[in-house]
Amino acid sequence: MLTNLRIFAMSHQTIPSVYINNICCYKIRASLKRLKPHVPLGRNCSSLPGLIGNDIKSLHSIINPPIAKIRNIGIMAHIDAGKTTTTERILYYSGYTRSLGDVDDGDTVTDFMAQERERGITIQSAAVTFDWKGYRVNLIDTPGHVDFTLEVERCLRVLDGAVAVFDASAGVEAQTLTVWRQADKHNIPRICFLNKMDKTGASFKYAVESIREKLKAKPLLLQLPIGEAKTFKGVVDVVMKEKLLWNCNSNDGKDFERKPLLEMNDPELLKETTEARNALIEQVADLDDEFADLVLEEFSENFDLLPAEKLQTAIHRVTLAQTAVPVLCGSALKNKGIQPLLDAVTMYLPSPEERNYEFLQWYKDDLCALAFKVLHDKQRGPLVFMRIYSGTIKPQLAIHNINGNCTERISRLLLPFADQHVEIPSLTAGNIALTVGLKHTATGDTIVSSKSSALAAARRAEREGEKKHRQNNEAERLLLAGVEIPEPVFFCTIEPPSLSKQPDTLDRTLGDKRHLVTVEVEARPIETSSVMPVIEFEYAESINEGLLKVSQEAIENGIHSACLQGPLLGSPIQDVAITLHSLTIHPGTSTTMISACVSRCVQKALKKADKQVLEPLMNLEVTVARDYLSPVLADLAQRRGNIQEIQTRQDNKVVIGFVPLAEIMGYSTVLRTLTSGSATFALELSTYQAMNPQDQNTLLNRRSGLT
Ligand SMILES: Nc1nc2c(ncn2[C@@H]2O[C@H](COP(=O)(O)OP(=O)(O)OP(=O)(O)O)[C@@H](O)[C@H]2O)c(=O)[nH]1
Repeated sequence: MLTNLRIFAMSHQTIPSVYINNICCYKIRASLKRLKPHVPLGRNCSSLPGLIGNDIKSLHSIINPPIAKIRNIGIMAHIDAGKTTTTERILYYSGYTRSLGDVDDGDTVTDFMAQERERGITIQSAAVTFDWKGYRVNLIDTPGHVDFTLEVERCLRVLDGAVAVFDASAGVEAQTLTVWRQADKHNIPRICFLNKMDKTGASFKYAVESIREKLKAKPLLLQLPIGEAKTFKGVVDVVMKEKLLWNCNSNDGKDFERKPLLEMNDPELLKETTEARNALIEQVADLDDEFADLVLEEFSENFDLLPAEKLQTAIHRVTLAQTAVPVLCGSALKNKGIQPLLDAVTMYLPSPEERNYEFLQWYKDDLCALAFKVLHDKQRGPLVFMRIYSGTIKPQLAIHNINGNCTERISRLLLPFADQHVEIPSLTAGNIALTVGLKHTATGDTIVSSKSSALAAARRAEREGEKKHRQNNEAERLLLAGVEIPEPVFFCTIEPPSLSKQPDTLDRTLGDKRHLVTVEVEARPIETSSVMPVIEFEYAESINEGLLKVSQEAIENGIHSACLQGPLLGSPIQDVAITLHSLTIHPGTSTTMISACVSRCVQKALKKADKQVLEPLMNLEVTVARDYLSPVLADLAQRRGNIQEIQTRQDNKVVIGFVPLAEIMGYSTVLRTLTSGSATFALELSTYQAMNPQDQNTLLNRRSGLT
């Protein structure tokens, strides 16, 4: 657990009190004094990253490190592969936690939600910022459970690189395939970490082979294990030809020795490593022309003379181009192999400026950021995690939200450290910020400095003939950095198939004021092809225009609120036209009363109408090995599935069709069992379809407790 110590800087008035890690508190205090920050640090600040250890840097470089030194990474994996344990070790070795958290005891930093502790799985991802050997690493812990795929997608979008963690005894598992494909979709460079090398059944060779076979990726073996399962004690650094052994007497794995492999001490291991290094050089040369030229010109006679840095630089380029993936190994639980993994993150994964984000060229130096997560804090209200792509964010800054088409103000700016936050005066491109004060910003929203800045960027793009921004809708023409979020589907909708009319009157006296409204409304079904709820308003010609003008907003608010919660299952209504046939309002009646009267009247009309439950129908795509196609099809037939097409993709079959959402609950587990974990699937909302009367009755009876 993180232990904090509260210090009162009595002699220095600009820093009233600071919460800091007790790791080197006096050094922090002294350095802050000397640096005189432009903006006084707030009361409940945590320690400033970068001040931990012996480095004393300028405040600017601590808060805003050079962009080339930033790594925005995520850890992705199959459930239980060890993401959380690996993250905890990373935080510990980077100096951010003082003791090792244990997922099995439920006390880890990144799994901070109570629910996660109870269930032992990572649902909400937490962004964590720390420094490693002069690099700023923003680590976003992505969840791995298949039912929370959207969470994974949101996070992946803001990553510049990722570490894929594997259970070395299981190799590539079903969920690894899903997250790997998602990373492919977002073009995210990756490195692989074969975890659990200490576990019975762990096999480096098998896991590497499964990466090659199942992920169709080219593994670059940068390490070899020393021992396996019970005998696992360290790794060989193939690039450097060194062995890294973890001291058995050191419980936390902080101490390990790095020694060159020598003929007299390790002849076998040296031979194996030399072969692996030569193979690695050939492999990289095949993928990178610049490196190939170097090898051919200068080192073709003796690969041993090739400097490690040249090979490392070429591996970085190949990783960035995603033509191959570096592979490392270790055991997070037994504290082995994590420090070299961190070295590899900084060495091989790209900095933000190396990533080619298309929309950035249009924003230039203007602010463009993506809100990728919103947390709710009881005291501070919504906390919005943002990835800054360009420009600078400061506290008190007014920002424009393109998706919400609204402008609001950031009150405070924080650097995220799980549930600890460091208050800071500004943050620049490439960083992950945590903002306080934004009430209307949601996940996936694109944040810019102003509406005119967004329009200017869109115009620049249009001038350059960006075809995808030539749509009619202005909001869509603006350049979004955002995540595409599918429509929510976990609710039912109802529509009234028959017309129904309802008069009603509301007559109340509040204090000495009489509020009297009489309305007559009609509800009738309309045909639409929209997935989104459509509600139309109509007004009879006989309605007094002046009266309508002053009360129209209140009337439509009333209709909306009635349609939000319909009489069946409390679900929203869609595809309905509400006509107002008559309206009388007593002078002095408040707009709230008008809304309330209309709402009640519409509710009654809907109650009288015949109703039909619409259920979400999903587009389904299942990718499955040929051998397992039949059981998958048989199972889908039982789920009211409607197969449209079966395609062939490499060795796999891809089944494309529709299935009602209600039939697909728990499908991931069933599919895994049916196909021995070889299949993956993707779901998205297609449309809503009317349930047949029998299914509708069963559903309604079940909900009302009758069956
Ligand atoms: N033997 C062994 N067990 C490990 C290792 N790393 C993690 N584990 C165990 O594997 C289990 C899952 O570890 P987590 O770190 O929670 O895995 P996760 O990938 O974060 O899991 P989710 O949060 O559920 O997605 C726990 O019981 C860990 O103690 C390792 O290196 N070796």
